[in-house]
Amino acid sequence: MSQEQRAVERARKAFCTGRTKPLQYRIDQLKNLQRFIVERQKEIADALKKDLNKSEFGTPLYETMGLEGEISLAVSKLAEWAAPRPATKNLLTVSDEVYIQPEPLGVVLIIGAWNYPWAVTLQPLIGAIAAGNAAVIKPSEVCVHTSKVMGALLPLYIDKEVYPVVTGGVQETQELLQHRFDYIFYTGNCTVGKVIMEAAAKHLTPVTLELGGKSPCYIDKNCDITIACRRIAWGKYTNCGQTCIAPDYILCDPSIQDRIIEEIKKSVKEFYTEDPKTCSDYGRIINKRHFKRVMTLLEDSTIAMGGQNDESECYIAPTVLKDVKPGAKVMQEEIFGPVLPILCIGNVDEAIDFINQREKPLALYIFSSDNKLIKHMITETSSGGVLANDCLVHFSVSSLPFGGVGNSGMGSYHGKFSFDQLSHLRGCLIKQLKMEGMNKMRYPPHTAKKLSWARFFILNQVELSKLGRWALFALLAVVVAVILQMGYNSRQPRQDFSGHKSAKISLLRNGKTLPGQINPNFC
Ligand SMILES: NC(=O)c1ccc[n+]([C@@H]2O[C@H](COP(=O)([O-])OP(=O)(O)OC[C@H]3O[C@@H](n4cnc5c(N)ncnc54)[C@H](O)[C@@H]3O)[C@@H](O)[C@H]2O)c1
Ligand SMILES: CCCCCCCCCC=O
Repeated sequence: MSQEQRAVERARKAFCTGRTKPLQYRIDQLKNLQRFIVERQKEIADALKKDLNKSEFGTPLYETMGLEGEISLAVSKLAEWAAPRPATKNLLTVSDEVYIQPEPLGVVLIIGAWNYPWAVTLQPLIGAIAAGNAAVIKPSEVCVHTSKVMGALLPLYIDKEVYPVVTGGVQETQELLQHRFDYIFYTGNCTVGKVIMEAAAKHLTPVTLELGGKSPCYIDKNCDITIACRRIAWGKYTNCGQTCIAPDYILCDPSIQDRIIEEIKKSVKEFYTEDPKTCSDYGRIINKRHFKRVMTLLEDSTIAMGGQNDESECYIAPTVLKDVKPGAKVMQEEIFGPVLPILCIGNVDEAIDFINQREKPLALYIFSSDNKLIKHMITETSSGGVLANDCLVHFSVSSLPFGGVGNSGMGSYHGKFSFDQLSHLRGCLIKQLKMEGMNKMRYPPHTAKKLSWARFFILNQVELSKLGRWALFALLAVVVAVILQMGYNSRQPRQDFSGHKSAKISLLRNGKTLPGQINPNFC
């Protein structure tokens, strides 16, 4: 039996014991994960230093601090998230129990990417644990050292039968994908995203695909260009540009292009010194294959800043390209490296057209002092997320769903969204075997008058919390009257209900208060 098959079977068996269901178990596992992150900070940072030259302070800031926050949130909110959620009733179900019960899905496969390997692998795991699932964890083989540490140390902290780690490469991932999972949560590129979805389709397994793409950055003339460029330089060159939501390219008026280049130069110097190669805060390209790929993207454009490189160290300096044409190599794929092309466009509407003619991005960045312009761009475009006057930080806001749309992915997570994404939200309705009179309107023989009653009782929604005491009392009186009348009517089938024509009550339909005039011309 392969390690993949063993892991899947163990996780399934453990899930079937039911031990992931109690909230206390989930909280204990989340706290163990928290302890892992705190106690193993050194091993985590050392591995990331070797994989991507991430710094001692950069690792907590970009990778583990967010995880700690998400775990604390899940621990403190779990009881609330997992509790039955009351649902709005219609008149027909007014006396029933109607609610949504989140329940675990089963065994989740989590496939991580290499660029923020802890953040993008453990963050879905937090959701999976909180929602009461088992999970098979597959870190990316591309971050060689991190993957080893994850495989060796994580099982010392969390239940290794319920949350096994499978290390290995493409072959191992493909072997895992042969098995049946209840959910697959994949982070990585669009091409492999399609492979994942195809494999999932064989078992009708639902998926979240956290993908990438080219995230545009529009700079309006009307903004503080110094501040904008500092924030953009940070968003672009952090992790050497290998960030799923890095601003991929700049769109701006030609009159501010040179200013932008100057300000980015200043910020790069401020962040990474004159010589970023020797700066501990400046990262490296993950491997030679990606180094060569990024270097090829420079070929047909003009370098305005940077361009220095060293293949032996996978080093590429922070680089800006100017007057880039839409047909240039750098504009044909997600850059995922420290190269920032600037494209000149006429105005905001041209920028909007440019964005809309391409695949929907994971992030859209807008820099402007004009709130109206920002709102206009938001209305006229689509992207996974949108951030005005800053970069990246929306990733750290747990109350915002994080995910793509169209080519940049499907599904979203973070905070409660992770819990919901990895739960089945089960609709529950519990009726009593009483009040049978109420049901006559839906039983054959069907008539126009019964239909009229059914329309009234089914289409009118009741939000009890919003109804005043008297309105509630009046509503119950109407319901009782209907039940009595129906009972009476079933004995005297041709009786007319026109006597109720004057009964009125304030009801809520589609959130609006409507005069729900009873006009029950049935029987
Ligand atoms: N949306 C997000 O949250 C997010 C976060 C990080 C990265 N990304 C995106 O991920 C991409 C970078 O990651 P990557 O794709 O290079 O990572 P990667 O090469 O590590 O691939 C990710 C996972 O897919 C598996 N895999 C690779 N090829 C496979 C195949 N042919 N069949 C089955 N499994 C396979 C790997 O084993 C790995 O575990 C970028 O596009 C980036 O934008 C997105
Ligand atoms: C403080 C800001 C944190 C930003 C972390 C970005 C992580 C992106 C993951 C995708 O690549």
